[in-house]
Amino acid sequence: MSANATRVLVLNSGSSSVKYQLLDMADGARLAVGLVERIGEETSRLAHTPLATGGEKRERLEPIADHAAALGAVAEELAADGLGLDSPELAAIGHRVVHGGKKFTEPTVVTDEVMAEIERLIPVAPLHNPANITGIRTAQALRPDLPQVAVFDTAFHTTMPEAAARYAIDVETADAHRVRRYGFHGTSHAYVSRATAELLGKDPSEVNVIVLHLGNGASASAVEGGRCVDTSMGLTPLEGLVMGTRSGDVDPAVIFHLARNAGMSVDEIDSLLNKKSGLIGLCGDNDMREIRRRIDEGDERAALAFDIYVHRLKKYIGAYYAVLGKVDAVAFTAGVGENAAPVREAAVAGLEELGLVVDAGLNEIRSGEARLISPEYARVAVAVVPTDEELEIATQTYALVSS
Ligand SMILES: Nc1ncnc2c1ncn2[C@@H]1O[C@H](COP(=O)(O)OP(=O)(O)O)[C@@H](O)[C@H]1O
Ligand SMILES: CC(=O)OP(=O)(O)O
Ligand SMILES: [Mg+2]
Repeated sequence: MSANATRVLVLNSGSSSVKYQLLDMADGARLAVGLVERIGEETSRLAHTPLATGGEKRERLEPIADHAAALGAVAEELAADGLGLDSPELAAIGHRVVHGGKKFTEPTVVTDEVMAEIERLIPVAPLHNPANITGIRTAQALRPDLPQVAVFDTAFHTTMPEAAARYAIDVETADAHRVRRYGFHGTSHAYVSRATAELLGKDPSEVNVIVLHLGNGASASAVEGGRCVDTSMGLTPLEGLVMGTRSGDVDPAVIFHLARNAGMSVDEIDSLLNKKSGLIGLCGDNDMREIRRRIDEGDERAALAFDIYVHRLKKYIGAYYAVLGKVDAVAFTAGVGENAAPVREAAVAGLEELGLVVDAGLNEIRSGEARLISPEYARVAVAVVPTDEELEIATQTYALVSS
């Protein structure tokens, strides 16, 4: 790596989207950010902002068939601003990889063996790992000389004790099929738990934090002195909280019941629980903004969906309070956590005895900064802490390739 190669391109490939950022790690500057969404549909959209040149946000509205085409379009947009992938200043490309199983506890330079392992995990992350693999392959084809670094969603959770990571099912069957709780969104939980400690003016090793990552996918984690000790997602990103389109926790017998009595196939039930449940299944909308708007108009289905969402969230706050014993902070993050004041208010309502209080005025303040929303007298800090998975992936990627 040449001494002036200080840039990292980060690709966060989701099931139907790619988020990307180009950063210069010499000074942390964001040179370009963008998003390709609705990949595979007629209405795909690419939005690209070349921050380095001070240029305006550009949009491309055209069908983008797959992830490879999406990355091709991203490469074109970057090149149009003189930030192309052929730049000698590029040190590495960092990739979010959702499922790393038990094996990957650290960011890892992608080799053939690493690729084979990510492929082996497709059955337990069918929506995510194939997109991540395409992202890596496409980037490799464009820059075969550069290190491709995989940063795993599961890595931060590999510190979970067996008591939290194991399901109470037959051990031989579980081990033979690698059935255990892996947890996801780890890059965000790691970043936000650290940023929360910083907000409190403490070292991460000194604080216990409950992190609530509430995006389209949502998960909670219990972080003790900087180490994850429990998290709400499990074998796959389906377990736990109510999400945009995913059910989160259900009695597993719901699946047998539907298979036996509703004549549904396993694939149909999989699709029901992953894509047609959660907020969208409950009320037809998965966007919290739209749900709040409907509630303001008196819509009862939207109100019930909101209540179910918050009820589950509150149960996890209580559970992780018990797991940690002592809690210094509860941190809300991601799209819903950072923006939806009513969710934060309702999730903490009635928990004064646990030391959890939200100040209504502070909760309403809009800001992109990490901030406290609890009053000064509260025993437990409640905070809004914006996540930055791309920055965290870039930081880990650069640390690995420059060491
Ligand atoms: N201003 C807002 N108020 C309430 N909810 C919001 C707001 N902005 C975004 N959201 C919620 O955040 C979700 C997206 O969160 P995000 O973290 O970007 O998800 P993902 O990374 O999974 O795509 C949206 O579906 C919506 O529910
Ligand atoms: C793992 C997961 O649920 O990711 P996302 O929220 O990006 O769908
Ligand atoms: Mg996300």
